[in-house]
Amino acid sequence: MIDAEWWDYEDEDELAEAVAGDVAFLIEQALEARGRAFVAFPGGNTPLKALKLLSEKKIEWADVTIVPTDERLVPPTDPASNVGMLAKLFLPRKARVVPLATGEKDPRAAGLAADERLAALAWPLDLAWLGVGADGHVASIFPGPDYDAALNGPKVRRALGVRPEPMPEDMPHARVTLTKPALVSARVVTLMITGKTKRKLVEKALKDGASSPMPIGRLLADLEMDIDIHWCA
Ligand SMILES: O=C1O[C@H](COP(=O)(O)O)[C@@H](O)[C@H](O)[C@H]1O
Repeated sequence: MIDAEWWDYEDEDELAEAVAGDVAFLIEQALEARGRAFVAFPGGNTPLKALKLLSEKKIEWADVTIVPTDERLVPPTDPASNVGMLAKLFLPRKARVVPLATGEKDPRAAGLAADERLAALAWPLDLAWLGVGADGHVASIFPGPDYDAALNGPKVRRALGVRPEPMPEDMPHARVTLTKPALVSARVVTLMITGKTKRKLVEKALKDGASSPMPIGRLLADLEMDIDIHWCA
């Protein structure tokens, strides 16, 4: 079993600063080792402050490729678009931001197109920075008809179109997600969550391991290295 190290912070500001600092350090390390960095950043609300702080760091952003961990099938101008948010922060810094969807309405087609785009990049990821949904989803790996393919598909399948079932009421969108094999093969995987409920959920997922009914549990059970979990109440 992997070791999960919990990092507890006083408040969201402290959490955001710490995560931005850690991620900047990992990017610098990759740049030093390989001359480029390839990272996946989460969407949703939790990482927003940290992403903003990170975008203000003095880094050779032109050598950094960023992909969202997952995308909702909405236009990039929609507030629900993960790549829209990343593009706003990191394109002005000259980073390369690779979308997982480019206007497709059908998740299957979007997933296949994303997979083709991603095949041209230098895998593995240097970092998979992940969030967790209140229902236990990670990236956009949800229970539903695509669940098994997202968890257990072939390693070469890095992106997949997904129709969550049941559809989350607050974000009722089909999606594209990086698959579990693509995420767990990252050189570093890190988790950022807030709130006592999500902490309990992740603790339970870690305890249940491969038999976890939650996507986050299934992903954590497959990690081959220890993980830092950044949290504040
Ligand atoms: O839908 C999504 O949700 C998760 C969790 O978001 P949060 O705002 O509750 O932290 C996120 O990690 C994922 O990237 C996003 O698309």
